Amino acid sequence: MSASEALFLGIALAIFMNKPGQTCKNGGHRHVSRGSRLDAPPAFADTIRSYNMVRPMSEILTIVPETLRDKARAALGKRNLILVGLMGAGKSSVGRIVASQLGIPFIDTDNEIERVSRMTIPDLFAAYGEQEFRALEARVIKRILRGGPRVVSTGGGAFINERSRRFIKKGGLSVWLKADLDVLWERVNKRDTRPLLRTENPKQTLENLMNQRYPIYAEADLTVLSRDVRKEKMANEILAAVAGIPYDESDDE
Ligand SMILES: Nc1ncnc2c1ncn2[C@@H]1O[C@H](COP(=O)(O)OP(=O)(O)O)[C@@H](O)[C@H]1O
Ligand SMILES: O=C(O)C1=C[C@@H](OP(=O)(O)O)[C@@H](O)[C@H](O)C1
Ligand SMILES: [Mg+2]
Repeated sequence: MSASEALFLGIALAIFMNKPGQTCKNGGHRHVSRGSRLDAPPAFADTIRSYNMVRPMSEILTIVPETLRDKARAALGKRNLILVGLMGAGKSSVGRIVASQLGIPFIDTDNEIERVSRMTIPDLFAAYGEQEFRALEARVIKRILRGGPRVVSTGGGAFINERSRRFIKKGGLSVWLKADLDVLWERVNKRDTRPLLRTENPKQTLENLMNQRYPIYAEADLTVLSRDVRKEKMANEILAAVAGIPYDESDDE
């Protein structure tokens, strides 16, 4: 446990347990009394005491959060965090990690579309075509974004659709996971689950989609470069972007 986490835990214990002899109310301020019997080394208890004695509650709360995830969580508030970007950018896999870091639910819109339609994405495209898929996608996105906070990973075309884009812009903080063609291609060419890439020259198709879509993805609130680094590292980069702080590699440990 880091010193800051220990401090937060100590403050939380002192405030919420409110055991006799540990904390008492004082004109809206809480402080640890002289006779404190906190089960902690003296230096640690003293630290808590000095924070609580002189600072009002509002200031105590600004000491926390300290960690990257806490800062990102605080910056996000009740908003949803919505990942957008081209196929293979890592929206689904990294989004799941980001949600678990933040301790909030994760939803992938493609999974949700498959769940409600009881069809796979390729089957939906084959049976109804892209236009119908986009209409269903927009409805699902609208519904998902009503609640929050959640991490929502969208399918690559969602932010390109005007209606879905409107819902996303209104429904939370959008992050574009931006990657170059070779990174995307390496990731998507192994699987045949993306109907839009079932063409004669799928790499060229992907490049065409990049050219069409990148100016629109650029409308997202934040941009994070998706590279071939561990997914946990990508997740931390997203958290740092949300928190509005420079990415610090030591957070990956
Ligand atoms: N940072 C990464 N490093 C290596 N592989 C990755 C990374 N991010 C995603 N992948 C892999 O790339 C593929 C596509 O990722 P996925 O999360 O499905 O992207 P998207 O939802 O944006 O299409 C998956 O096989 C995934 O495991
Ligand atoms: O780019 C697109 O239009 C699509 C991307 C896919 O999602 P991923 O971006 O998660 O692969 C999926 O929604 C569908 O195949 C269409
Ligand atoms: Mg996906």
